[in-house]
Amino acid sequence: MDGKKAVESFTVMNELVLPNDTNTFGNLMGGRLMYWMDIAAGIAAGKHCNAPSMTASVDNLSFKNPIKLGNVVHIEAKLSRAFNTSMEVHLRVWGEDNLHQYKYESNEAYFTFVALDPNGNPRKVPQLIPETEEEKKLFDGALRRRQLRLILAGKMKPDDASELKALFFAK
Ligand SMILES: CCCCCCCCCCCCCCCC(=O)SCCNC(=O)CCNC(=O)[C@H](O)C(C)(C)COP(=O)(O)OP(=O)(O)OC[C@H]1O[C@@H](n2cnc3c(N)ncnc32)[C@H](O)[C@@H]1OP(=O)(O)O
Repeated sequence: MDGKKAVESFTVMNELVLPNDTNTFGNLMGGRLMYWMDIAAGIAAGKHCNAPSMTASVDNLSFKNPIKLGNVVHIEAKLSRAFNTSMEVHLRVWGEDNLHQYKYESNEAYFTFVALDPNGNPRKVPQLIPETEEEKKLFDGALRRRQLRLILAGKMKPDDASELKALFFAK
């Protein structure tokens, strides 16, 4: 299976924040944003593996700035690394005030997707080829993030997390 470039999964999604998307402060609800991020990440994963894929996990999400009613939500999603059957998708989110012409950072997150075969079982995905400096940095950090999330999910023993341990203990 040939590798695919990170840029091939690049996905941009724009949504307008309407009254039904907001809380009582007139800001976008966090849950609605996560829903849109999930879709953007799913599209990016689909572009990479050309197969249906499921959200396996979402890393910690923090909201830096609220996105206001009437503003545009701009989501960018791109694969940061592919493993065996799973893919890590990096997402960045901005709010855009088109009236006053400024853009503000809202949040950043990593979603993990697993590609499925027609029987619903995990299937192999192409490896990811990072090209830019930023893509290479995200690619390198992905192994650590994977080990941490698998430990937290009870799917890996801390003793086996060599990349993570290397962060804390000098060799
Ligand atoms: C045809 C073309 C289409 C084109 C494009 C279409 C675009 C279309 C856009 C759709 C946009 C909407 C996208 C929304 C998608 C949902 O919202 S899906 C709904 C929410 N998610 C779910 O319901 C998933 C429920 N969970 C499961 O089904 C299973 O646990 C999973 C995720 C398939 C994993 O299965 P499992 O039997 O536990 O698998 P296991 O063999 O242990 O591990 C398989 C892989 O999963 C990884 N994994 C397992 N658990 C975790 C975890 N907690 N954290 C991280 N990784 C994990 C493992 O590390 C392993 O990865 P690799 O080492 O192989 O790389």
